[in-house]
Amino acid sequence: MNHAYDVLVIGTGAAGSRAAAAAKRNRLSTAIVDHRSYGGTCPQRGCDPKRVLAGIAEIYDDASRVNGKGLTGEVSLSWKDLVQYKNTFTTPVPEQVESSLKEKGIDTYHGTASFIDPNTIKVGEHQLQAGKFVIATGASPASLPIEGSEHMITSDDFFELEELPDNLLFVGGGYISFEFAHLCARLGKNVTIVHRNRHVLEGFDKEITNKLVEHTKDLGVTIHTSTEVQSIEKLTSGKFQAYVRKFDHEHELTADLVIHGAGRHANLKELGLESIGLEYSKRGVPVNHNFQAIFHPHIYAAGDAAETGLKPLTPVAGEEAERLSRHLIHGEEQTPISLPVPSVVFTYPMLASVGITQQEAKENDIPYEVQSRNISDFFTYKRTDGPSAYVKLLINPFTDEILGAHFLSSYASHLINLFSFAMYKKATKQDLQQMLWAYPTPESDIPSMF
Ligand SMILES: Cc1cc2nc3c(=O)[nH]c(=O)nc-3n(C[C@H](O)[C@H](O)[C@H](O)COP(=O)(O)OP(=O)(O)OC[C@H]3O[C@@H](n4cnc5c(N)ncnc54)[C@H](O)[C@@H]3O)c2cc1C
Ligand SMILES: NC(=O)c1ccc[n+]([C@@H]2O[C@H](COP(=O)([O-])OP(=O)(O)OC[C@H]3O[C@@H](n4cnc5c(N)ncnc54)[C@H](O)[C@@H]3O)[C@@H](O)[C@H]2O)c1
Repeated sequence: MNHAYDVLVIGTGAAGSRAAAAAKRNRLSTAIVDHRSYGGTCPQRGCDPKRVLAGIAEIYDDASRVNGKGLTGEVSLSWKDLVQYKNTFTTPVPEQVESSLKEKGIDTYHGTASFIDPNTIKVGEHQLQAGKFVIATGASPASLPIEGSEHMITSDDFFELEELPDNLLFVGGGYISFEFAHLCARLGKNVTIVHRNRHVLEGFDKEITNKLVEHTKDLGVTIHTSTEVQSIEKLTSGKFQAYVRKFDHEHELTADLVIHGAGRHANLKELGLESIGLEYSKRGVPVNHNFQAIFHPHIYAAGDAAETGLKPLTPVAGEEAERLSRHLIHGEEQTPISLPVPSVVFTYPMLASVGITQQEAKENDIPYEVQSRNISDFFTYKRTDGPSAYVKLLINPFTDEILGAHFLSSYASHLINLFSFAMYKKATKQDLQQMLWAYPTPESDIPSMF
């Protein structure tokens, strides 16, 4: 069946749903398509289910630490119960998202979209034409040049595991591996992370990341850095053997489960972009500041599927879709996104960062002053016998504005948003020191951090 629309959006995640809603709100006939359940990664297979699991593990950790300090009775974590609780959040998502789109008057399609000409896509038996397209197809685990890579499970599979076996091996030392590793270690599992480069969690402040590495090792997690997984074999016992190489040394690691945490690539292969001459890379569709594909101004891209140089995170996907829509609907020229982009790794304590790192400041000859300190002995952390806490702040020596903030703290997810706002509003170190902060709170520690 043939249909024609003003706007056709591919992907129903944070970027796609927002772009479709904006188009329809502005009276453009709009359709949206997805080949998986509606709602995208974040609420079903990403941020939200991860946060539900990690959040319970944090409560468990806090309770275990204050046992005997007024709290009595053992608490324990159960994988089965965690998954069941997580499902109460994820199961309703597809129905909620699709009905909300339909209620707005957006036509919804199910199936894999692929271009057959620059203005037509095919979805099953449907041929859908549109004046403008939005590619918001997200990302999936990168295909790795590892023999036996099919034996790895993905983060999607991890969330659905009925049982969590005892020995877990994570390939890659990034967000996914660290977040899941902390959870699994607290569930009493033997966890190993193999990371090919010297520093894990690349892009975060190295000094603070090293503190997280120490803490992760204290939890019982084994971390191999400068070590590359070369092949994975399934043994007759049902276990897996990973052959790894560290410089010239090769050895084997055995596990019950090998989990992919080695990066994600944009979902673009199925879109037939070659047939319309649209070039892309594994990082996404290259776009201009209006989020239009180069040489194809009627095709826009946002979120994890767009190559914008920004981190593939949910708030970024939403902001890109918002700006894209302003150009697509009203023709308003957009400026590159210059908002600070805070990011949190939901380990416990959490690692969080906004702005530049000390390494970036040095590499780019950016003048800075640095305040770096262990804040574990502050009342905030002592009262709950909290895990260790560190802060590093980079300050512009001429204006006293904040250039970067980096935390390892059980309150990092709150502190980082506050520093992000301070950077957005160009607040100075003095502004933050002069504020009256409600006491005693993690924020009332701020004046003492400088
Ligand atoms: C385990 C995990 C944890 C994460 N945690 C966080 C976090 O804590 N905070 C944070 O900010 N970010 C987090 N992220 C990243 C965040 O989930 C993504 O940045 C965000 O979801 C991207 O949104 P999107 O709209 O670009 O893509 P998605 O939400 O992935 O949506 C893309 C949609 O397009 C569909 N699609 C793809 N190809 C086609 C096709 N050819 N035809 C039809 N449909 C198609 C897909 O099925 C999917 O539904 C996490 C990611 C993962 C994997
Ligand atoms: N809390 C959050 O915001 C959050 C959580 C999870 C995922 N995410 C998003 O999803 C993206 C993907 O997450 P991720 O953890 O898969 O990737 P990542 O990019 O954070 O880290 C993957 C790491 O694996 C290493 N690696 C690649 N191949 C390897 C191999 N063969 N052997 C050993 N190491 C190898 C890479 O050097 C890389 O540093 C992130 O970049 C992030 O944007 C965000």
